[in-house]
Amino acid sequence: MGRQKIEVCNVSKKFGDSVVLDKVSLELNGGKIYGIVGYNGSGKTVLFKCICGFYRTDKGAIKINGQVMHKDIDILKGAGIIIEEPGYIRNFSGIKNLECLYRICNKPNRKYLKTVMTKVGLNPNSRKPVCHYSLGMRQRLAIAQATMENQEILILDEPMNGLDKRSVSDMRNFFEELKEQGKLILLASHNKDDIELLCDEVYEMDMGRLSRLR
Ligand SMILES: Nc1ncnc2c1ncn2[C@@H]1O[C@H](COP(=O)(O)OP(=O)(O)OP(=O)(O)O)[C@@H](O)[C@H]1O
Repeated sequence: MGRQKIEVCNVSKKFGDSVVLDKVSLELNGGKIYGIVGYNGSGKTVLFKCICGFYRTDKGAIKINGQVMHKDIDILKGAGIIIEEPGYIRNFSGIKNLECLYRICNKPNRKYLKTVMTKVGLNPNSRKPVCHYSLGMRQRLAIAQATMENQEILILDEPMNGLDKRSVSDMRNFFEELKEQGKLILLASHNKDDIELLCDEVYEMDMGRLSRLR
């Protein structure tokens, strides 16, 4: 499969009278990690939802490998996505939840799921139900879920949420490994330090306007 490309071309979006995205442009390519920082409510999640095809833009276009969103395609396919906290079946273990989700599209490969769980630092043999997971464990499971189908595009809104310093550093290594495989990774974070080391390009969203920090 060729390198993935996402183009956000002069995109604007309003909710009522409030401008949430203001002429945002961005080009993303496979084999790189992109970070977006910004205050609460600055528009990061709305941009991610537009890229995924969950929201329509008012102006401008989003192209996925040259295909225009809501014209040539309806939704971003082939992507692992974390936007807001995923819902899990609370009394099932972590691996059982992944198996159920995986089964929607695929035949679960337990061995591969175990590898992914181990990569994110969860014990795949643990029978602990998800309702007893800590915030950080749930976040690790969300990262496992986003990556378990080996998707070429990863859209991760606050993937480091609730993770302690050591876990953040483990996840950095994991994301770097995925980048080396040529995957396109887009992250949002409130924490500049979290993504400073990891990202090839860093952008800031401020009241719907996107500017490049480096
Ligand atoms: N469905 C919606 N209807 C109306 N307003 C919305 C909707 N979704 C988001 N907004 C508004 O758009 C603005 C940007 O929200 P967004 O969730 O993108 O912020 P964010 O940068 O991701 O914030 P955070 O860092 O808190 O996650 C906010 O003012 C929010 O209230």
